Amino acid sequence: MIEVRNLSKTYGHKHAVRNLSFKVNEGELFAFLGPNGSGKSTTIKMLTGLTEKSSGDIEILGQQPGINSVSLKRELSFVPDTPDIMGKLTGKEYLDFVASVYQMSQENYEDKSKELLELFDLSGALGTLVEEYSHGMRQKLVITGALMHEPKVIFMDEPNVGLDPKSNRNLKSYLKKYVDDGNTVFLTTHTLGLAEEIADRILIIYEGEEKATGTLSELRTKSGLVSGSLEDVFLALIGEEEVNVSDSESRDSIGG
Ligand SMILES: Nc1ncnc2c1ncn2[C@@H]1O[C@H](COP(=O)(O)OP(=O)(O)OP(=O)(O)O)[C@@H](O)[C@H]1O
Repeated sequence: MIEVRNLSKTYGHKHAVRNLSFKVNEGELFAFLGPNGSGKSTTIKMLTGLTEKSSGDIEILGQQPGINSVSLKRELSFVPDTPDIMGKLTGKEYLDFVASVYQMSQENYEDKSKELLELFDLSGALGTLVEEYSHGMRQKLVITGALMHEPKVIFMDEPNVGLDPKSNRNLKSYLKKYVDDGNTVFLTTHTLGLAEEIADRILIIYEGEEKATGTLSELRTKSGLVSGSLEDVFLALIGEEEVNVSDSESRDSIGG
């Protein structure tokens, strides 16, 4: 579904992404994890054709993403890390717009949007201007818009940020079923519990370079940990040491 070979991106002298190679299979939920500034959003933007790559190859469904790849874009969706949508539209107008871009039939649009709006408790807010939505409501509207045309591949950049517990749970169940039906999800998140719960495979990127890729159990082996959560494995792989809060507090309290 997704194949990336030696992908790199530089901004001036800054190497945001360096020589990244990986494959994501059909029916797989792939979590792309890394600390702040490690290159996750840059990678997603290159995969979705929103940012030019500096070098390397990308194939999605056998095609190269880019400004003119309309047939490919029909099969994809992207949930960006901030739900910046036109505030002067109502929720309904926004979804009407997205449905028209994807040329959805009226019947399909009504069925799918109803299902998703109910899933996210958003049906009652459809007539409200988006500028009056909370952050979480905007996020859910963007996710609804991204899922309703049933793309084969969906890219999600921190989709769970701002979601309440029920919406979060419903999103997880939806995505699990979505990949079970043969679709593919490429997801970034800092919520390692989410990735641990739903990801089939995980890639950890650090300072623009791949640190490790595999199932949680394969990553445990690579990190040298016999057991442990994804958080333990992640921190071990990127070589971060835990900050002992009580130690630093006691240093502060004695002025150290
Ligand atoms: N438009 C840009 N111009 C210059 N540098 C950029 C630009 N976008 C990103 N960068 C740099 O590229 C690096 C990777 O940024 P990116 O946004 O991909 O990180 P990220 O892993 O998504 O971070 P976060 O977890 O904080 O969202 C960072 O050092 C960032 O400062």
